[in-house]
Order: sequence, then C-alpha cells, then structure tokens
Amino acid sequence: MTTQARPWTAPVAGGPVATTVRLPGSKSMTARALVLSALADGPSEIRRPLRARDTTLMAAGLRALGVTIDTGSDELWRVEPGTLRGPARIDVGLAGTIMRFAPPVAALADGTVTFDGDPHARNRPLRPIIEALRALGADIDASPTGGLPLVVRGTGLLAGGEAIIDASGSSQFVSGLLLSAPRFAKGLILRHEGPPVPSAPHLRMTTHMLRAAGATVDESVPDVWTVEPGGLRGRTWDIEPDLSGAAPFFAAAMVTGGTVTLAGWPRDSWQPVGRLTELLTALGGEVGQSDEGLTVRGTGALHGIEADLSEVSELTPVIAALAALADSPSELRGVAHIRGHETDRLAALAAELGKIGAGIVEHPDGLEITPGPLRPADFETYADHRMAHAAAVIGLAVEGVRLTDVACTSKTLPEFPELWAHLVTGD
Ligand SMILES: O=C(O)C1=C[C@@H](OP(=O)(O)O)[C@@H](O)[C@H](O)C1
Ligand SMILES: C=C(OP(=O)(O)O)C(=O)O
Repeated sequence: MTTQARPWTAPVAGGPVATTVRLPGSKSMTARALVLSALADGPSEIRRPLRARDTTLMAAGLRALGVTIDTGSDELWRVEPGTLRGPARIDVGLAGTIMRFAPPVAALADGTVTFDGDPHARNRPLRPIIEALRALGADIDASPTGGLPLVVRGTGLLAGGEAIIDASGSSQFVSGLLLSAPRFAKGLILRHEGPPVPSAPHLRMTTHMLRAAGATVDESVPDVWTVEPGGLRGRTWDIEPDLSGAAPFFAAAMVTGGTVTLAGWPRDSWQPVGRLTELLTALGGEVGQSDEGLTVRGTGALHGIEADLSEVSELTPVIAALAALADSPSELRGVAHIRGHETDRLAALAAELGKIGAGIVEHPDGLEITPGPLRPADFETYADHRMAHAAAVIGLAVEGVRLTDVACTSKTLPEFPELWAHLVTGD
C-alpha cells in the first residue's frame, strides 16, 4: 500500500544551521544484511538498522519466505534463517533493493512466490536480472515489459553457473544476483556486457558484505564477478549511518553557511564518503572527520560544478538543488539510468527546478542547471523521497516551496519532516 500524500511547505532558514544529526542506518547496508542473514547457516543480529519503508518491506518479504525476523527493537534486529518456501506474496513497495535482491532468494525457495509493488514500481527496470535468473535455472513469469508483477516458481534449489547481463540500467541487478549466489548449486560467474555499470561503490559494498559473511568472491576481472558455492555465516552486522540520507542535511550547512555533523560516522566506511566530500568541496563547502562524526561546513560560497555523478547517482537530486542555488552554472552528467529510479529523476528535476526559476537543459544522461532568480512554487515530489529532499534544500533559501507530498520520505527516513524542522528552528 502506498502512503497517503502529505502536503508540506518547506521551512525557510532564518540563519546558519548548526547541529549534530543522528540518523538511522544505511538503507543499502540494512537491505544486504537482511538478505545475507536470511541465507546464512545460523542466526544474525543487525545493529542500528534502518527502520523505514524499504527495509521493513524487505523484512516482511523475507518473513513471508520462512525467515524469522524480530524487528521489535530500534537498536537491534534478530534474524533466524528458516527453510525457504512458498507460497508467498512479496510487496516491494517502490524499493529497487527489494525488487532486485528478493527474486533470487525466492528462486531458492520451494513454492510459488509472487511480487508486486507501488504503481510506479511496475515501470522500474527488472528484465536483465529476470533473464539472468532464468539462464541460471529459475522459472519466472514477468509482465510483458519484463518487470513486475512477477511469479517465481522455485523448487528449493537453483543450479546457478554462468550468466551474462547488461547491468547499465542498475548496479542492483549485479548485487541482487551476487547476494544469493553462494547458495546456488554451482555458484555464479556473472559477466556484464554493455555500457558501464553505475554505482560502483554499491557493488563494492555487496562484495565486501558477502566476504564478511564468509563467501568467496572474485572481482579481479573488470565486469566479471565470481562467487563460489558455499555456506554463509550468521554474524553481527554493524550498520553505518546512511550517508545519502545525510546529504540534504549537509546541503543545509552549505546553503546557510552553517555546520552539520553526522554523529556516529565510522573511520572506515563502505559508503562513498570520498566522492561526496569531493562534490561538496567543489561546490564550496568544507568536509572534515573527527571523533564527533562527519562534519560539513558551509563557507557562504556555493559554486556551480561540472560532475559525473554515475558513482553516486542517488545524490543527484540534492546536488541539483545545490546547483540551482549556486553562483554559476552546473553540468551534471553520467546518470542516464536515474530515469529508472523512483521516478524519472532527470525529467522530474528538469520540470520542478524549472518551475522555481532555474534555467535547465535536459540531456539523455544529465542536466545543465543555470541558477536564476528563484520563486515560490508547488514542487511535485513524484512519490520520490529524494525529490522531497531536493525541494526542502531549496526551500531553505526560497520562501513558499510547497511540496505536494513529504510522506514519500518514509521510504528511507520517516523522521525526515521532524528532523528537518529541528535542523531549521533548532528546537
Ligand atoms: O544497491 C543499492 O543499495 C543501491 C544501488 C544504487 O542503485 P542504481 O545502481 O540502480 O543507481 C543506488 O542508487 C540505490 O539507491 C541503492
Ligand atoms: C535509487 C534509490 O532507491 P532504490 O533502492 O529504490 O533504487 C534511492 O534511494 O535513491
């Protein structure tokens, strides 16, 4: 079920923000920890998980397949693997992680598993992973477009072996197959053929977490991943705070010339903090790490940038919002595939940033953004949490940015409106 729309006027910042934010765990790490724990030989614990729509639906989907998951505590979730079986129905909501990570798990189950999600989830690309799963032995019915709704008819075993995939549309096609691959009878040799795979840091997160669960993974040949068949260990997963969820808060420091610290940031991270640091620095900010966490300081200057965002494409909406407030034009490129995210993000950003007064040229793989005098507007959020983040960032500097819906932020951070109000007012 989709959440009910909640219109919201973004608060304007009265001055520089100065705060420490405590954010829940990374969506991407929580999703991987849930899947790897569900496929392990013994129980696992997930510390500081993300509790949001994407991860609670993932937990519900795995439960439907026979896994016991206790999500009662905000600090610690417990996962007890069980024999995977259907019949089951899995609601993916609008989550790419569920629609790409859960079908390979369902292919290992004994019984029929159906998948569907929000209306727009049916438009998100899925065909490459479904075709690869079929090549690996799975019996799957998909819609005529190759996507949701799906019916996966498992026998409790999947042969695995070799498959070729075009993962230029989403790194999640590769991650989804790799996460379940240790449980395929012959393991997996997966070769990507096509334009570059986006989101390389998310692929590294996948292989890192697989190894941490005891899998043998080789990625020494570019665009080829080999996973040996074998058991996965149950373990304790420590989830890092969500860096992409922190991005709008850091952007607030940049826009207002203030300071925002993300508490609990680890010394070593599997999220693309280096790339975010480069981008915020190029935009005019300062980024530093201390025992307190990861701190972004706005210097009062906000410059346009030229940047390839393919590695960090989920940051595009917030970076585009900063570009619209900058003192010179920007060119953001390398993100054609985000047309297949929660909405067509390039079209959505072009429409909404244009509405508030920025000059926009939309390219197949990016945007040129020329700041202009910005004006109040109704900002459509397209059920996309990161469009809402972008609107909130602009609203700090432009009075009267009215989001058609802020409830869509529940996808990855249900507390967003309250945390944002606290950031702006300091109460
Ligand atoms: O594996 C993951 O957890 C993710 C991978 C990326 O997907 P794409 O490669 O489709 O951009 C990212 O944008 C998404 O938010 C999360
Ligand atoms: C692209 C995103 O999500 P998903 O995992 O649904 O693809 C995102 O969170 O920006």
